[in-house]
Amino acid sequence: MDSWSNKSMSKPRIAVIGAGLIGLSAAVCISETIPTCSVTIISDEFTPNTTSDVAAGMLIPHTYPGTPIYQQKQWFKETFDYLFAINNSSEAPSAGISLVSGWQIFKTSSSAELPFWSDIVLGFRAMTEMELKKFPQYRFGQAFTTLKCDCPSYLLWLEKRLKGNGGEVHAKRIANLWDLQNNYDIVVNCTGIGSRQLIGDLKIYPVRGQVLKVHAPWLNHFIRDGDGLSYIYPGIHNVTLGGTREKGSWNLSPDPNISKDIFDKCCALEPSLQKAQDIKVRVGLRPSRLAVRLQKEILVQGEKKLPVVHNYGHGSGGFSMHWGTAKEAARLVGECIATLQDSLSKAKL
Ligand SMILES: Cc1cc2nc3c(=O)[nH]c(=O)nc-3n(C[C@H](O)[C@H](O)[C@H](O)COP(=O)(O)OP(=O)(O)OC[C@H]3O[C@@H](n4cnc5c(N)ncnc54)[C@H](O)[C@@H]3O)c2cc1C
Ligand SMILES: O=C([O-])CC(=O)C(=O)O
Repeated sequence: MDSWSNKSMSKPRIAVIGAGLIGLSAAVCISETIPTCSVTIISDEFTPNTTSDVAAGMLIPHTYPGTPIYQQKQWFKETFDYLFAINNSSEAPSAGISLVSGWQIFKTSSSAELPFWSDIVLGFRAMTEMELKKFPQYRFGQAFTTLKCDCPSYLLWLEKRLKGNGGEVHAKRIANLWDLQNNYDIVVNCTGIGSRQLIGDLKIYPVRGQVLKVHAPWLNHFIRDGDGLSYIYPGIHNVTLGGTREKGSWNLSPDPNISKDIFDKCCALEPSLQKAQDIKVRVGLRPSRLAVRLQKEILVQGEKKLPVVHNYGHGSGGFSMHWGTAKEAARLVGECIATLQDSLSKAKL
């Protein structure tokens, strides 16, 4: 008889590790799709101190080379549709969700392939000559409307929603997933870059990003250089100016030279930013991996088992993909529950 058969499965106990965007969205999705289970988030950091708080929160996907495109497209569409519905409801301001239109610009037209997400965002089209006149250094551009999350507001809103569904939240660092075996039936691992240490996944690595959060309320259009190294993203409470991508760097200290460089590059794109005020610097480590890891694993010690659902490695695209991956994580948790119930009923025979 293994440990599953000792446990009552009338209310499966789910522990979600991590309270960034991926842990919170998975916990909410599980609590709503499987209301018979109890959901507890365990995390060492919470908003406003997670990588997810640093992000710009734009729904503009990056491509994961190791994840099939149809899968990425499905995750993005599910995320876009879900946030668009929130945007169209009275919840939009408290959830920190807004629609934003703007331009992605390129110095050469050959570098601008039609992205896989062009028919999911709204009104995707080539920029007109008139629009391009604003950017004399650029040859080509894409105009579209997408969604933006105000990250700390959205994280708080998700946490409130989880608690409203009866979920609990505990502050604790987990050194070993197996330590949860006594108190939980299933663990969902949403520790982002923490997975490197927690489960020894050497395929995940940091891509350091430094951004400025500034007050410039007159801006309402986004501008993104297609190289991903300069962007201006207006949100509900501030404008995010970016950005940097330093592969392999674990340094969380802001670099004043990089801040100046970001500011100068963004002012070159949008000169009115010279008047921006209340400039704050933030640094985050993107949890990057060739492919998002979204799969079941059964940990075994002797006769005891602990099913784990991994959901981490969202790199530069957590906001763009999170609801799609949360739905898949909830589906995998459902499969684990079915297996546990099956083994319980077999043990009773
Ligand atoms: C500068 C920057 C800009 C970005 N802009 C965008 C954007 O515009 N659009 C977009 O889609 N994405 C963007 N991203 C990417 C996005 O931020 C990430 O994909 C996303 O935040 C990852 O979320 P996460 O929950 O996996 O990680 P995190 O937010 O890092 O959360 C991980 C959680 O796990 C906890 N944890 C880790 N280890 C343990 C442990 N051992 N025990 C307990 N708890 C643990 C941590 O405390 C934390 O709560 C950006 C990222 C950066 C850095
Ligand atoms: O690239 C962007 O536009 C924003 C982003 O996702 C990041 O900096 O990781």
